[in-house]
Amino acid sequence: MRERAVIGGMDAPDLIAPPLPDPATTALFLDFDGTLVELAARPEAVVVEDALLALIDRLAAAMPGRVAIVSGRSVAQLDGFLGTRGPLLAIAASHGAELRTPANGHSLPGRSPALDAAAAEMAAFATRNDIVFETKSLGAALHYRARPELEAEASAAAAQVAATHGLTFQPGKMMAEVRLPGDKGAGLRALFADETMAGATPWFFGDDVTDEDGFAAAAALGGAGVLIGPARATQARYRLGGVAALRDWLAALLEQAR
Ligand SMILES: O=P(O)(O)OC[C@H]1O[C@H](O[C@H]2O[C@H](CO)[C@@H](O)[C@H](O)[C@H]2O)[C@H](O)[C@@H](O)[C@@H]1O
Repeated sequence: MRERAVIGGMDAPDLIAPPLPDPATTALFLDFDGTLVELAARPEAVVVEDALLALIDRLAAAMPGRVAIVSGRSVAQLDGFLGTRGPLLAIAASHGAELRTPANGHSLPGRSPALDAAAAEMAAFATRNDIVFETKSLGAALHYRARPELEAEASAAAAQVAATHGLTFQPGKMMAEVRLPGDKGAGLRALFADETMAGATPWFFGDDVTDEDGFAAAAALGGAGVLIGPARATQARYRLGGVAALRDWLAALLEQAR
């Protein structure tokens, strides 16, 4: 029986844990922060344990060409965390605006003067308010995790900067970002078009609001979304309680592949 949870102020049925699909016909689209790795106090402080890297390696070997990372991080940032295995994986980065696959190489749109101007304004806001500023290939973010009372102000500032420079405003967990257009659903669809994905069923795993487009895209292609973390209103079909639960589920999937 499904449990019930209060989601967005309304009592709603909670989602069940995902069944284990057949790894031979499954494609995995994995968000990074809050999904593969636990959130940390600062963007650069996430811990990527050797056990996680080994798990990714085993998945990539068991499901060749059908393991993808779909992240708000840039490809450069993900490479920093994933090391030499990064270029071996399909990646949709920068919320879907940046793609890289082993077969097709790296598609990185140019960094516009508008983004540079926006980033400078975001950096100035961060300095004035003593919060963390993060610059990325195709975006810039204000992190107010250490000063949560600034959520409304930082979000309004980022939304204003985005509107001024014709960029996209992206809210996140304790973060407000401006970035180039794109979304994780488009990122999934682009990666799923690769011939290595032919005949597979896409599963998208994510924790944040930016992952909702990925859940919807996976479902539209005959697959499913899996929300990682506490219950909330979502387009995902299934839910796992957190990073550890996802890693356990992926390990069980690997057992199926043996
Ligand atoms: O799409 P994702 O892979 O989940 O990336 C989303 C954003 O993740 C990072 O910010 C989040 O994680 C930080 C480290 O744990 C945390 O400090 C922050 O509060 C979170 O919002 C990353 O810094 C962003 O660039 C990504 O867009």
